[in-house]
Parts: sequence; structure tokens; C-alpha cells
Amino acid sequence: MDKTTFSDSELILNNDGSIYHLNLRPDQLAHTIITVGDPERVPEVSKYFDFIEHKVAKREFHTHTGTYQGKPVSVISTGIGTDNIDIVFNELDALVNIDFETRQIKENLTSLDIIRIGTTGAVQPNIPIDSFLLSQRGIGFDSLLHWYDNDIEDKEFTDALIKELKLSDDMATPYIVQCNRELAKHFQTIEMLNGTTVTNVGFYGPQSRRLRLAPSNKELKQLISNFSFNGHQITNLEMETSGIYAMAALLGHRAVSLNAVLANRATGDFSKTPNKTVDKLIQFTLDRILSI
Ligand SMILES: O=P(O)(O)O[C@H]1O[C@H](CO)[C@@H](O)[C@H]1O
Ligand SMILES: O=c1cc[nH]c(=O)[nH]1
Repeated sequence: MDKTTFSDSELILNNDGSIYHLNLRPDQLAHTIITVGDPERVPEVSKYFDFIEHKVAKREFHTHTGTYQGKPVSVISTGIGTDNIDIVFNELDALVNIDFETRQIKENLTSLDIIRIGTTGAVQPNIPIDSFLLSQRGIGFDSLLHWYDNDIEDKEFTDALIKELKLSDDMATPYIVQCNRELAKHFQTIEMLNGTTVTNVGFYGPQSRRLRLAPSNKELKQLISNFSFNGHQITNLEMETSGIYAMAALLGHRAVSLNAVLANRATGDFSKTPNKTVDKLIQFTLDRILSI
């Protein structure tokens, strides 16, 4: 058992006893947590709660905690990107697994259920706009996992991906992480597609979008949609899933990433009703959460 006492600079608490960025105290968090990228999506989720007990906000991290049909749920915005996922997951974990009085890891650890409700761009032409997709696995083009001591890296997969996608040495070594299969089962209905999600470090060049700047690897979009391993094609691009799956796996939490498909990069289409589609995914997710 690790009996380290965390110093003020490592476990940073605000004057009211809340954790540094999230601004939450342990009693303000439910153990079923929905993450969304956009702070403005938080009230779009919590408007379906029976009531909201806590509303806390700092920077892009906005949290509402309440109950949905009697089940305690928190919804928290992460902002965009896996750099924010690093902060959110370490602080969510600290809220349940570190004693803020003794500053030590608790003897009995709590495993959180974490469900991302996000948006995405599909890379296969047959994935309909406004459909829902569960990320069975996340491929990280970010480097977050490599900064943690871990034994979940898959070198064989990584080498194949680097070769097939012609990734240059200047880019982070990609990694692959799985969703939590037990948690995912609760969201596997007829309307949910399953896929392999690439998590990118940006929305434009890193996702092979070209406005005024040209991406360095001009073939990447085509290479991504052609790539296949163990019978799995890459289905979609977004910016958080690999970080969420990596941090959840390392910290012992269960996570699943649900995506509303707003763009199709192969056909060039974008949803005409993005808010309606996200709202449908929110209602679907809340309904399925009751079965956990
Ligand atoms: O809609 P959210 O949850 O933010 O997710 C997607 O949308 C953002 C980019 O527009 C990125 O965060 C990406 O992952
Ligand atoms: O194409 C898209 C759409 C939503 N979010 C992304 O990151 N990419």
C-alpha cells in the first residue's frame, strides 16, 4: 500500500477544500459521470435531471450533479483535447480515491463509470450523418499515454499503423486502448454503431482538414479510411476518446465513449440538425444509464 503523503504542490486544493481545476469537493461528485466537451452541453444534459444539487464551474470545467430518475449522476465538461482529459481524470480520481484530510491514497478504491457524450466526424462513406457510434477502441495520435508508467502499449499494432499511415518520426507514436466492455454492453442497442476511433491533437491539419494550410501528410485521410487491422476499419475522428480510455484503464475506472456523427469526411457532408442529434444521444444515454 502506497503511504505517500501528497504535498501542496502535487495535490492542489483550493481554500474551500475543492480540487484545483474542477473546483469540486468530494461530496459534490456522483459515481456515474457523463463527460461532454462543450460547457454549454452541461445544462443540455442536466435539464433532464430530477433536480440539480450542485452547480460548480471553473475555466472550461463545468459540473452539474443531481439525480436522473433517482440515480445520482454528474455531468462535467472537459473542454477540447486530451490535455484536458489528463486534468479531468486525475482530479475525478483524486476526488474519490485520495483522502483530502490525510492527503494519502484511500485503502479502498472506488471505480467510477464514465460515459463521454461527444461529437465526431466519420471517415467511412457508409456511416450516416446523425447516427450514433460507440468507440470500441481508441487510437491515440496524442501522446498522453506515453507520459505514464504503463504496460498497455501494443508495439505490433503501433508499428503497423506507423507504416501503413506513413506517419513521420516527428509525430507522436500512436497507441490503442479499449473501451470497458462491461460498461459498453449497456449502450449496445440496435441504433448504436460500433467503431474504432482515432483521437487527434487538432481539428484541422491533424484531422486532414485543409482551409488555408496544407496538412503535412496529404494522403493521410485516404490512408486512415483504407487502414484495417484484425478486420477492424477506422470509423471516425475526434479529440478525447483515446485519452479517456487510457486514463480510465490506468486508474481502474470504467469508460465508454459515445459519439454523435455530425460530419462525414468521406462524403463531405455535415449534419443539418446537430443540436437535435446531440439531444437524442443525451436522452438515449440517460435512459441507458438507468440499466447500469
Ligand atoms: O463535441 P465534443 O464532445 O467537444 O467532441 C468533439 O468536438 C470537438 C471539436 O469540434 C472535439 O472536442 C471533438 O472531440
Ligand atoms: O469532424 C469532426 C467533427 C466533430 N469533432 C471532431 O473532432 N471532428
